[in-house]
Amino acid sequence: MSDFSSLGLSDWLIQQCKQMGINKPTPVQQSCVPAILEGRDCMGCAKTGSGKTAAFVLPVLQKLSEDPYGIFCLVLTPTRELAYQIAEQFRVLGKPLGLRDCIVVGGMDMVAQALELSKKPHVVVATPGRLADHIRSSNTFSMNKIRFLILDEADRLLEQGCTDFTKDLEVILGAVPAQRQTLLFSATLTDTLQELKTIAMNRPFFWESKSEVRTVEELDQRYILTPEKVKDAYLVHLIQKFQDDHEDWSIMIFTSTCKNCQILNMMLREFKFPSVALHSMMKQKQRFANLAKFKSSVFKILIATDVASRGLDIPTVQVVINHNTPGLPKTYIHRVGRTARAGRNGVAITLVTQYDIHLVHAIEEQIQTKLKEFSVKESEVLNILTQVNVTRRECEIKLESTDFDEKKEINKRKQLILEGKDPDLEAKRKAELEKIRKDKKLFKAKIQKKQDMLKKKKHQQKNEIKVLQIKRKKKTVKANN
Ligand SMILES: Nc1ncnc2c1ncn2[C@@H]1O[C@H](COP(=O)(O)OP(=O)(O)OP(=O)(O)O)[C@@H](O)[C@H]1O
Repeated sequence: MSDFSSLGLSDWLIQQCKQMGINKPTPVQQSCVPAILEGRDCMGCAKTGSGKTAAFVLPVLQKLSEDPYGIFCLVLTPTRELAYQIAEQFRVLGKPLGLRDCIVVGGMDMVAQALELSKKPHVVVATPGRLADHIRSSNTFSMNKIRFLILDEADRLLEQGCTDFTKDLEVILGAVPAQRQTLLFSATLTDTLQELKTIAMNRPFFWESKSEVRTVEELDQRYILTPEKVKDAYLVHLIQKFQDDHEDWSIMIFTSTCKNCQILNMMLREFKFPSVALHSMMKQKQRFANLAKFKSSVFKILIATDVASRGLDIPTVQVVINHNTPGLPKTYIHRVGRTARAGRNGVAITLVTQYDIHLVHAIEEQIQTKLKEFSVKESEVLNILTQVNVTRRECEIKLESTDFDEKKEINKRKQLILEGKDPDLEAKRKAELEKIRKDKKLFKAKIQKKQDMLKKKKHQQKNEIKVLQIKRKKKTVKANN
């Protein structure tokens, strides 16, 4: 492996890397840094924890040092926590430059952000929704001179998932110059490659790590087959076991909904585990506070939704537990990638019910690895089953007495209003669409039934003709005899 100087980086940057314990470039850095320094667009697809952030931060800082001005670089990323993490890397590596950055994310004071933006920071790190809001509502800053546009977790930014960024991206792409370098990074770029190619057009350099296996070697990937009702008991048992055996390990637990995240956190607290939650229905300040508590190992357990599945770099995380089997292989890849980062070891355990087995097969096919069973003493799990399920029920009742569901409804309405839609009209439209969908389904079923009947009739007729033909044949044979 070559060193950083052979990649064309300046001494001051190499010194900064050394201070961070970064001595030799990782493969993604080795391949992408020279291409970016050459002025090419770049798409980098490398495994989780392989140093993709520095692969774009380093060349941008080098170019910024040659021609410093603001706003020089815009980084877009799907989550607020990730925006802070990326800005921190820019700040640490860019310290000798006196780098000024500005973080533009939802849930934080918009006026303060507008003021910072007007001061022409060198680097803006943003989530698309809030930045698009600023572009729509303010003329105190301009991005028409940016040299670099970076999409971190690029496939997530472009996919149309539950949070759809496409409208905001359109606004942002309209505000940045066509003459720029575009850099796209993720551990799972291949699915959205075509769309990405339309954004990066300047002799794009595409780099993908060669290995077939899409997760890192250092990761021990396991599953536990469990009935739905016993899942929580397995979870409590696993946490207890890891806490007893490895006091200093941190554990990340992923679950599918905000409500379940909240309930699981309440439940683990009842069992006196040091846990905190992270999901999108929490106030942003609380989200940051909880993440900070987890990062500093004051609380060793973080229960999160997929808002934390991408990009977060927390070296102490030794275990990832999937409380639900992810519906998409790429969600699995990002979730389990929160451990075994930068060459460290880690364990990922997925709780699988009998209804999720097809999902596990899809995951195994994508990652080209078979998950191994994690052996557990079932009797120990069954011993705590009743206590765990009763505690869960108590927590559910407690949560129901708060306005959690109501808040969810309000949040949904707020989001629609922000998108310029009327929540009542939207509900009506949804109901109508649902009705059309149902009618369509009924119609299809009716047609299918008719077709089946016709097929049956045809088949019967064919059989009858055959019988007649045989009878006739027999008759003629008889008559001939
Ligand atoms: N050349 C290097 N040598 C050693 N450590 C490195 C090197 N480059 C980066 N790191 C460290 O590796 C860790 C993971 O890097 P980073 O967060 O950039 O991973 P990533 O590839 O973006 O992962 P993800 O796909 O999960 O976002 C960080 O703590 C970072 O400081």
